[in-house]
Amino acid sequence: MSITLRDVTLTYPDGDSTVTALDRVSLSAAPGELHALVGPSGSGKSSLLAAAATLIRPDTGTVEIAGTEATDLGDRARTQLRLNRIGIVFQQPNLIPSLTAVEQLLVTDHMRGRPPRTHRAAAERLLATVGLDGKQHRRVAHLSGGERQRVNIARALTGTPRVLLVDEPTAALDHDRGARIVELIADVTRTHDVATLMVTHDTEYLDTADTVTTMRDGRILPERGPSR
Ligand SMILES: Nc1ncnc2c1ncn2[C@@H]1O[C@H](COP(=O)(O)OP(=O)(O)OP(=O)(O)O)[C@@H](O)[C@H]1O
Repeated sequence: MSITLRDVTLTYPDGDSTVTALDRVSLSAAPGELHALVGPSGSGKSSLLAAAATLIRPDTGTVEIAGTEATDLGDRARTQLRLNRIGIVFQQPNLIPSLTAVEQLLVTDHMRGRPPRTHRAAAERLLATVGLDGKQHRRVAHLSGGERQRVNIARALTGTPRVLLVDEPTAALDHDRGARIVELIADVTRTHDVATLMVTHDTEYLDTADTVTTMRDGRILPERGPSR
């Protein structure tokens, strides 16, 4: 497994008391597996993604990323693990409109401490694989919403991660574009052999997922197993 959460419990302070966002949650995803997480608002999906991203340390339980126990690590080592092993597709891509698609990827590389020039060709190839062939040098301001989401996905794949975490990828898209983006996520999951956890409220796209897990009140209700 590339990502495994075991018995993860996470609480937030809530006035004088606490709210339990995750209640002994266990789940995993293998390389090449698209694991979709669904559930009503407030069921804990975002909290689970944040714990999986090692952005929040759970109160109890463990998060293992590509064989490394993240919960044991100090802040610096956890940040390195995140940068080297995890790609995150945020709901709000926060792309820089004046940069071209390829420059967005190079900036990400640069922030990871890699010399950008050596990665230009790789970034161009990566953008081609997410359906942006011929548009690598367009500024983000001139790309459509669906194309921007493709840049967002390509950017998450730049560090050759083992785990891809995707938050509501279809939120700002119409049905057809949303369906194509989910198909793309399924496709890159297989071609890049990453373990993908995808939070979505769009239950109509779930046929593309290998595993679907439903959350309610911070707990996981297994819905159905691998579909292929
Ligand atoms: N920073 C926070 N402080 C206090 N409580 C929080 C915080 N973040 C989330 N919660 C609470 O934790 C629970 C789980 O919230 P979470 O955002 O993880 O659910 P969700 O399924 O992602 O919801 P949504 O689909 O609305 O984003 C909810 O009861 C929520 O109110």
